[in-house]
Amino acid sequence: MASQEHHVHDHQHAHEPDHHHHHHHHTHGDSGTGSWVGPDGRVYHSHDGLAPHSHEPIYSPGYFSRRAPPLINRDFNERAFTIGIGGPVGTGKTALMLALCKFLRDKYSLAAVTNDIFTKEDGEFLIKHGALPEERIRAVETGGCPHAAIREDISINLGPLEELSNLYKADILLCESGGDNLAANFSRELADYIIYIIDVSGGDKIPRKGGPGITQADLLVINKTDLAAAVGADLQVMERDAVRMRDGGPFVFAQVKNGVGVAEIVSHILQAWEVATANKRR
Ligand SMILES: Nc1nc2c(ncn2[C@@H]2O[C@H](COP(=O)(O)OP(=O)(O)OP(=O)(O)O)[C@@H](O)[C@H]2O)c(=O)[nH]1
Repeated sequence: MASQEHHVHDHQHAHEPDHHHHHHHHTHGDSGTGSWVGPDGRVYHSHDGLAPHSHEPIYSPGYFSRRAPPLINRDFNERAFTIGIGGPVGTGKTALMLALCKFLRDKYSLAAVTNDIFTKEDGEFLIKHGALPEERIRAVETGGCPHAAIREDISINLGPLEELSNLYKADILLCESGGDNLAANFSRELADYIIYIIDVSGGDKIPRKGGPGITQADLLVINKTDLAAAVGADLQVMERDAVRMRDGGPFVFAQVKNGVGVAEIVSHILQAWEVATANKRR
């Protein structure tokens, strides 16, 4: 696949032609200014020299088949295969982080970075529950805009991820976004595999509302199916809408807290990891 193809996708991100260099140091103030017109006609810019994006309105909920593909020139020695976990507030992102750590930590070298707006609560939760040795977990406070830390200003996450990756020769890194609205999604420069997690408690209408996370995450998780009856959410409606909004892209029903669906989520992750890294351990 030509790297040019990275430029054509219809949501906020586009990649500058010369942009796929290693971003070892994130202190550049040089490329953070200026803007350019992307192949889709939108005006793009970058705040930190990474993660080009547009603030022009998005008129479509987006298409799974046209989502940004994984970067082809990623050097996993510089930063291990990175899984981004995003979704609205309280849907089970941290619970999924914990479940994934427990599932993968004996076979793979893992490290985790959590984002909260004003606290380090999610990182502390993972430490308290022994998800990983404490030194492999970093909590980042993003301030008011959690989406910026996964989309426009990713250096706040790349720094700790690269450091942990190198310190522990990580095979897989987990990056949890702060809870945000349906328009938030990870930049490809940050996440090699994007999981978006919603839950049933907001009702069965959520999947059809779309938004980049729901339509363009590599995997959609619909969590807390144990609560469906209590809120009157029809799982068949959620399934139908999820499949339709994602043009058949994968989704998993889960009860992360009860371990339901976690093995299936892990198998999606490992499949992507194997394709990207050719099964190479560090
Ligand atoms: N009933 C039920 N509750 C769950 C499930 N998974 C997580 N929870 C609960 O949902 C609440 C929120 O879970 P978290 O993992 O903290 O959600 P989060 O998305 O990380 O939340 P923020 O980081 O605050 O956005 C907690 O009380 C969890 O115990 C599930 O499968 N079923």
